[in-house]
Amino acid sequence: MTLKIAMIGVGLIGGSLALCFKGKPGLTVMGYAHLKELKEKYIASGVVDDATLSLEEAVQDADFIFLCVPVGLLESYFEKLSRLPLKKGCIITDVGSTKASIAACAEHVRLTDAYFIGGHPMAGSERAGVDAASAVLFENAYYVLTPSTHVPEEAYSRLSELLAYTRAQIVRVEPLLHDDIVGAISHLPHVIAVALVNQVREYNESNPLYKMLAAGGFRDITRIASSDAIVWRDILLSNREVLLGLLKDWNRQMLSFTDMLEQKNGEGIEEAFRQAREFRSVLPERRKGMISPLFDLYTDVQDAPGMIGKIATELGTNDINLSNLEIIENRVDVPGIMRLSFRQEEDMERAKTLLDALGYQVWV
Ligand SMILES: NC(=O)C1=CN([C@@H]2O[C@H](COP(=O)(O)OP(=O)(O)OC[C@H]3O[C@@H](n4cnc5c(N)ncnc54)[C@H](O)[C@@H]3O)[C@@H](O)[C@H]2O)C=CC1
Ligand SMILES: O=C(O)C(=O)Cc1ccc(O)cc1
Repeated sequence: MTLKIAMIGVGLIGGSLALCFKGKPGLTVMGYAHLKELKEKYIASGVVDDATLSLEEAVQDADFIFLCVPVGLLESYFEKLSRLPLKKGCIITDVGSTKASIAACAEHVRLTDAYFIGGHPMAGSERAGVDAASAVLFENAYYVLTPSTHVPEEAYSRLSELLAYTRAQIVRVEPLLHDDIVGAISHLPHVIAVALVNQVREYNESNPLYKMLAAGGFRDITRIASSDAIVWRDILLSNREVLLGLLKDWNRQMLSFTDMLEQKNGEGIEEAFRQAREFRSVLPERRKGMISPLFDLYTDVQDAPGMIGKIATELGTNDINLSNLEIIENRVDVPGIMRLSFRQEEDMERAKTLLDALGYQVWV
């Protein structure tokens, strides 16, 4: 028996899920595209077995339907699905970064013969589109499911079993609690990153030295400011109430720094850094998830011609998959620090052993 999986929206997340399922025994993946050029792209990129421009055809006889579109489109697609003939027992799920609004929609739109279970794979990146899709995106990450009380355990188990192909860890959370927590650890940081980049962008208009000197650290904490504008417009508007509360608290934090600076309160500043460092040190380090999807390795490199090429070649020759390479500090005549980023922990460990053996000083 073959299980049909319909992916509505085949971008970063839909495409990555499709890659987890495609080619697995007994699974077939059908992509729905709203534009002709996307249909062709989905097929050509090989992430789906087939694609169609017809929503009805995409979901016909499907055992699982994944809604992988921006959050603002979820409700309209959910309503469209409720009016289409679906296979008895079909499971509809989504991957939206907010869960309360789609859960509320599922409460008032009646589904006949199908079940809705909200979902949120808590890993991703600042990239968008099917070209950024990866079969290993969710490995080791948490994958939140928010089933309502009407959903039978049997349906929840079927979806959990399918999601085992992502190698993510399933966790069950109430939709409202999900939005509170994810608002604080993901949505607020995205707002802060964008605001910070825009603040510096404005200063840079009168003096381009800002851009020139904005090296490692600034790039690090603002990576997520490059995230997709439409996807994030929808997430922020959907979690508006929670974010308004979080921004009030954030403003209080900023005021506290303003106050400490005005009062020249060195002790207060020290204490703020100490408390933050202590809490950060107990965050799960190696779990892939929001805001840290890569395994990083650091090495000292002399500022000499050919250094970067030499290291990259050694890794390539040894079949070690490098995701990103960056010089995060490089001054004339002073050793620089190179950061090598890997998607797989195993690649990072192998690179460490290799570079150690070649005499480089490497640390994690
Ligand atoms: N970007 C991330 O890291 C994460 C995103 N999410 C959620 O996943 C969902 C999808 O986001 P991404 O994959 O990042 O975005 P994306 O932009 O890579 O993919 C969105 C897909 O939806 C399609 N689409 C756009 N308008 C459409 C329409 N009217 N009808 C049908 N399809 C349409 C696009 O063509 C694209 O294939 C969002 O709800 C987002 O909140 C969840 C976890 C992580
Ligand atoms: O790129 C990052 O670090 C992210 O934070 C990715 C991300 C974006 C949206 C989500 O709902 C979950 C994860």
